[in-house]
Amino acid sequence: MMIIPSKMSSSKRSTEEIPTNIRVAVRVRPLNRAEQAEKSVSAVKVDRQKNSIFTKMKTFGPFSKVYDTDATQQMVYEDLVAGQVKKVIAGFNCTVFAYGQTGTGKTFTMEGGQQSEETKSWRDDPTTGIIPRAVEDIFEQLDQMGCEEYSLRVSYIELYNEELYDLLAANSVGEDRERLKIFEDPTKKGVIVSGVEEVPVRNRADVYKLLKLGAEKRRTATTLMNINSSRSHSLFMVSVVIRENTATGDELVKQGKLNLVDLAGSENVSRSGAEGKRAKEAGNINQSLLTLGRVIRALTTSGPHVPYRESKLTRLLQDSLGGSTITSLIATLSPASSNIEESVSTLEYAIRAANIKNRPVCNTKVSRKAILKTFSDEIEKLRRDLRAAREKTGVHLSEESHEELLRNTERMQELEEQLDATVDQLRRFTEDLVYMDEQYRLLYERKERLEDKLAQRIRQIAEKEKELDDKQKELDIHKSALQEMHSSALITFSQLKEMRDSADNMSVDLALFWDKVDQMDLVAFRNKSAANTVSEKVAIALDDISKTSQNMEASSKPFMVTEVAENTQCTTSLRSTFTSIQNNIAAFSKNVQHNVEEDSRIYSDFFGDCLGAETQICTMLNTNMDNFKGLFSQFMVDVIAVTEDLKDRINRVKAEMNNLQMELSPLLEERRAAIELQAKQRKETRDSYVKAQVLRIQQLQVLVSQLAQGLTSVGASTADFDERGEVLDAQLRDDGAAALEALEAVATSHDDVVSEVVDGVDDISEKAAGRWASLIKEATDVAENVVAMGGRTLDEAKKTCEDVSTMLASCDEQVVARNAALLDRMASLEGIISSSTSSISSVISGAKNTMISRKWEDVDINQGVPPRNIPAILGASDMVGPPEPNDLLFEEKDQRSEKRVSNYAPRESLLDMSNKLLSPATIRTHREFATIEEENIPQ
Ligand SMILES: Nc1ncnc2c1ncn2[C@@H]1O[C@H](COP(=O)(O)OP(=O)(O)OP(=O)(O)O)[C@@H](O)[C@H]1O
Repeated sequence: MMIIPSKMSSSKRSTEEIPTNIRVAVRVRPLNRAEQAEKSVSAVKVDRQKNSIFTKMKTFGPFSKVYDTDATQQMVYEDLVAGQVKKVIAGFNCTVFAYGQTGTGKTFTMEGGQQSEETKSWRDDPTTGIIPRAVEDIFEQLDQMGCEEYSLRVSYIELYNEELYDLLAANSVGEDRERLKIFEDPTKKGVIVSGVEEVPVRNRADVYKLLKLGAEKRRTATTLMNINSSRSHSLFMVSVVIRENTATGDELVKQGKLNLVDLAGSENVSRSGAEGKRAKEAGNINQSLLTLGRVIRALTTSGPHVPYRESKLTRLLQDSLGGSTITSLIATLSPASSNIEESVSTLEYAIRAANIKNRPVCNTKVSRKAILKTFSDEIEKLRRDLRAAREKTGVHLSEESHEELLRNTERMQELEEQLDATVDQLRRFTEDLVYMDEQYRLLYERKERLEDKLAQRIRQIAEKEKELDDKQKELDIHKSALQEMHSSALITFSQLKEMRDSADNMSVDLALFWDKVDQMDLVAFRNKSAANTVSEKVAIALDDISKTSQNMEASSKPFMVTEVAENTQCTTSLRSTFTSIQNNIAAFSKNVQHNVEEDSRIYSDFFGDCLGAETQICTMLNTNMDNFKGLFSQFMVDVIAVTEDLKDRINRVKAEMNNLQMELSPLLEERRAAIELQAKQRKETRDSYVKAQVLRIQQLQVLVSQLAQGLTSVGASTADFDERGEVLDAQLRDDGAAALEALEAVATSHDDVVSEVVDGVDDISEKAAGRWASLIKEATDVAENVVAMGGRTLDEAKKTCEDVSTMLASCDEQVVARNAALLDRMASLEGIISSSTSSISSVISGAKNTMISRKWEDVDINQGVPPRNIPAILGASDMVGPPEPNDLLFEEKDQRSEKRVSNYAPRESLLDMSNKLLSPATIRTHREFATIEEENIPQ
């Protein structure tokens, strides 16, 4: 049974009803072969700008849309039907019907071209018509909305020779096929087509199968005008029931319907060549189209009566024309001049239809409870009416029904049919609910599976995160250790630098020291030369003295005594000079000794410093040896760079994991939230619904059994009913199996998707693990390199240390050797000086002795020197003690001062020279010598 519009939807409607003109479009097909052959020319012109059609007789328009011969099926669909599909899903009833002369493209527009066997989908075929596109679009829209609980049913009927046939019924072929009955809905809200199949469709393929089946059955006959001329009107109806779960846990059901009507061609019987049966067909076709025209005229001229009931076509389209449906009409035209009359007639028809106003109403969402109650009330009322009709008692009949039954005996039959239809509708509704419950169950199971997988995935991600965190911590520890090592290396470097600086300073000091040693050598050498020179000069002087003495002896004998005195004085002077020389030499030796000691001390200090520095360097180097591992700045830079790189890579891996999680989480979260919400709502309401449903079904069973009892009494009806029940049961079983199969396919595809996702995630995890392993390996390699580098550096440092030690040791040796050489030289210098001194002393004492002996001779022989002066002279000559100061010598001097002056002059110059040579001013320390200029050194 089919109710147009639906009882369910019409029972509760939105009150917002805005009058809207039905949309009318005109499509002109290309000239066909026959028209081309008869050289027919195009007699209509499409004005797209003005949406009008121009003919020689008149211009028609504007229409909602006009399509020229080059318009594609896609364009027509997008402009006229796509919007209506959205409205259907929103809960409106929509109708699209094609009207036009036979052979002008109504079926082409509605169903499409002849699909070849190879064409798998309408998507591949540009000639696909409105019906397959609309069905595909409905499925797509529902998918896009994420709608999981819905039910689609399709029915396909044809109106042939004013009789209605079900194109999807099993026995819908042949002359004896069942004729469908049409009657008014008792609620006065539409017409009911009793006994029509509303086949549940679960996927696109189901719809294509049904469409093909129905199209094949559709009666066609060859006429002269159109090889595949449709001799019937067809109505393809898709009903969409969507279940929504509200936040309060209520289940709301909304329903929308799409009626796609392909009218039979209007034709001129005489021109089409139809005869006999064909002529009758043409008459009936034209009759229903004429009524359609009258209905349209009445609707547009606000006539008092709209003759819907005069044809089954207008009864079927009642709600679509002037009712609450959103309606579009496509008027198809032939461009041929030979068809201009029919084209003008179609355009007039279309222009009138464009003035029809509908009041589209959205079917409100109704709760399951409310629908069941409506059915229950309806069935109860029908049962009551039927019982009253049968018993003809009128006791329990409502006054209205009783009167009606009395007036028309057919009314009883109608009531039975209505009851059948209502029970049928209830059955379908229950089936839909069961189907949607099953969808829900599958959904719930899928949600459970997804939740498990999600939890598992979240656990894995958490583990991975923990691993990453641990690795990060390890890295941080390594990093801080490396940083510490780096800073201690820097400190060590600065210490080393300081040590190197102090070593540099020491080597400068050492160089200075060696310079001074060299200078000392030079001074010693010069001292020695000076001493030699002095010795030579003393020798020369003594020689001179000797010569002078001899001369004196020879020339000055008479003055011997005086001479002896003079000589004694001279000897005394020489003695004091000698003493002074001795003192000076002693002072010089002391100075030299002091300087040597000082130098030794300086050297030993320096050596101590060197040793200290060496020890310090060694200690510091040893102390810092361990810290040396990998503590060079380049190494640190490398390590930090590697660490940063590792960090980056880890972050990238982390980011990948996060992305993965982010990709998965919202999807799963969204899915889980939606399912959880549904589950919660369902859990709360499910039990009560199940109870209510069980109760209702029990009630219905009771009702049905009561009805069955009642119908048994009707006799033949019961058998018929049972038979139909069996057929229905079989169909239901088949449908159930098909639905189960489809659901299993859906479940499998879902599982495939899930396993794909899981595989993807596993793949990513595997890649991440691989990448992580390679990173670890890289890090290990770098660490090993670093350690090896540290080892090498350590060895180098050790070697440097050893070199420094060796160098210092050799320095030490050199210093010791030089010191020894210096001491030797000093000793030899001392020896030379002392031997010079002693030779000078001996020369002087020899000279003195000579002079004394001569004096004695003088005294004894010539003058007779008083004996008291002899010990003094002896004492002086032997250096036993100093002579008496106020002795004879003064007297002698006073007495002979004039003469002596001229005689003693050479002795004066000798003494003066000796004094000069041996004065302390000329005997200096090596240090002082270091500053003496070459010219100041005495020659
Ligand atoms: N727009 C078009 N482009 C190309 N070919 C078209 C077009 N419209 C119709 N035809 C072709 O014209 C022929 C008749 O079309 P169709 O059967 O759809 O006409 P019809 O109006 O349904 O006729 P009838 O009322 O007799 O059933 C078909 O071969 C169809 O392929």
